[in-house]
Amino acid sequence: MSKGLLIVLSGPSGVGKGTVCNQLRQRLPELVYSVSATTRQPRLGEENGVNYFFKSREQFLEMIENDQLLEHAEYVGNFYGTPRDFVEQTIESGKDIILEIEVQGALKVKEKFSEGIFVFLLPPSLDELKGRIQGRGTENQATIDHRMSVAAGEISLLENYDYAVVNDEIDLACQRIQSIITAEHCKVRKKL
Ligand SMILES: Nc1ncnc2c1ncn2[C@@H]1O[C@H](COP(=O)(O)OP(=O)(O)OP(=O)(O)O)[C@@H](O)[C@H]1O
Ligand SMILES: Nc1nc2c(ncn2[C@@H]2O[C@H](COP(=O)(O)O)[C@@H](O)[C@H]2O)c(=O)[nH]1
Repeated sequence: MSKGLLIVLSGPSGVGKGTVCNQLRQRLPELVYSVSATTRQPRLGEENGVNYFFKSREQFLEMIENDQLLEHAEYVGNFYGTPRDFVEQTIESGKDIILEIEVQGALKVKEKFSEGIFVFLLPPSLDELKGRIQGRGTENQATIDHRMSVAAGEISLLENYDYAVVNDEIDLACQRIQSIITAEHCKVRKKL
């Protein structure tokens, strides 16, 4: 049996990774979603084990210590990380898995899984990006400013990715990513 694909969807905060990922999962019900661990406080409506595994800083450090994370990064004052076993078991079982993670973490995954498919989601403009984070209404102004202050640096790392997808319109962005997944399944020569 062939292994599943490891798809990494990355990009600056507010670009629409979560929105696009949710729609992709509706279009591709067999696509497995990697639930991350984080030390961030849950937002209204977020559920432990569904949106994230919410951890204390001590618990998160213990996960690092026990080598339970495939990657982790500190992003704007909180830790975020990808549980390793779930990702590895999913791929081995032949299923595709998608990781929705920020840029530092994506580059760490690339070091370990160079055969992964690395997709960078781009905003139509930085003004639109700011409008989207503000419009979501989940962060205070200081956090929005902090997230925006790292966005340009994150976008400058685009060249490390396999694909760039502009999220101008949710349906179109999903179609593009679906096409990428289809093409990767049809590939004759896989990445080494
Ligand atoms: N193509 C789009 N056009 C307009 N608004 C969009 C589009 N995609 C997403 N949005 C909106 O932008 C906001 C941010 O989207 P989302 O939360 O999915 O971003 P994210 O990249 O997952 O953010 P974070 O990295 O902070 O978790 C949401 O309010 C969402 O509804
Ligand atoms: N490196 C990792 N980044 C992750 C992971 N899970 C989510 N994220 C990214 O963090 C930021 C902030 O997320 P938010 O939910 O607080 O808005 C965003 O870019 C996420 O994609 C992870 O496991 N590792």
